[in-house]
Amino acid sequence: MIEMRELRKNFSVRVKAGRLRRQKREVAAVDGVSLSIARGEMVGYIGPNGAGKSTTLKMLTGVLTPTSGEVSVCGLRPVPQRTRLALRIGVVFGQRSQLWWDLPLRESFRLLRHVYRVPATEHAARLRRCEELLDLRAFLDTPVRQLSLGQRMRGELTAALLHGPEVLFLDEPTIGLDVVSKQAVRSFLGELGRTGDVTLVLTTHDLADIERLCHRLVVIDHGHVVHDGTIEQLHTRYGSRRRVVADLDVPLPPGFTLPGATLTSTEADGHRVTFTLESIAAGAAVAALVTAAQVRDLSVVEPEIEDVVARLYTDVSGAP
Ligand SMILES: Nc1ncnc2c1ncn2[C@@H]1O[C@H](COP(=O)(O)OP(=O)(O)OP(=O)(O)O)[C@@H](O)[C@H]1O
Repeated sequence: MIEMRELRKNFSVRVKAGRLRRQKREVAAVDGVSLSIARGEMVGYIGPNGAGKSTTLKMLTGVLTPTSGEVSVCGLRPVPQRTRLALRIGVVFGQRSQLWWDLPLRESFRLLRHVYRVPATEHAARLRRCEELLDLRAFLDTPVRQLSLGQRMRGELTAALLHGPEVLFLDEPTIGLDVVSKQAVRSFLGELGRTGDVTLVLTTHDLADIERLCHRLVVIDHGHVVHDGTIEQLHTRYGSRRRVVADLDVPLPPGFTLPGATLTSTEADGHRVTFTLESIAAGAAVAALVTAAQVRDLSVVEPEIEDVVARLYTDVSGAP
């Protein structure tokens, strides 16, 4: 559905060279990205600020011409076949709007039907579904400029979907939204993904979006892909460990060891201990602890994706 081969985008920037002089320099915003995304996949495309995410999305949607490499979306070349591509993709870019600011939301949707020449029945059915899943009814007659950010984002998502696109590109769809709107947007996208009809590529700085929605995670840094796989593979690659936290009636005897795990913290005078699991499964560690000690309460703590991604960014950027 989406193919990128050695895709590059260079920008020419002026940098200071001496007190007054400025020199032209080429910056590789996207530096040889090759990816294949199949129909129905939900892909999180993440990376630190300036990594090249938006530039990639702009090349995929025909906004920017690549410096070199190949790109195709729905079998079309995005820049030369931009008009045809527009009928097959939906785009939500946080800063730009598809809606008419002075018109009620409902009117924007009506106009979009004409722009995309969508048959009335198809349009009505899609709008009904979005109204329901995104809870739009309360503000359909409100002019767009009066909508809250969360309401507008729900409107933008609807606008992007009314022509029945095969691929949806979302750039930071939950940025700045309150918790309720975030949940609404996430569960809507999750529902969309479950049907498998739409291929979704999402950039975000909110890793909860990725955890909730995307099976595949592509991490880009300095224009290069530095990870392409599942979140679990990222955890494995970066050695994220599960932990077992136990509250004890009586502290562990001195010198106690749990083979395959390391005691990484002791609190409350030894009444709370945390073991980080290395080569032992959580079930086996729990069983061993319960047998050896008087355990009052016990929990297995999953590694945080935030931690792993932060470590990944630090690794590839060479930052401290
Ligand atoms: N029009 C432009 N002219 C010059 N440089 C640009 C232009 N657009 C982007 N860049 C540079 O290209 C690099 C990649 O930018 P891009 O916007 O793709 O990053 P990003 O991963 O989307 O970042 P963010 O998370 O901050 O949105 C950055 O170094 C940026 O400064």
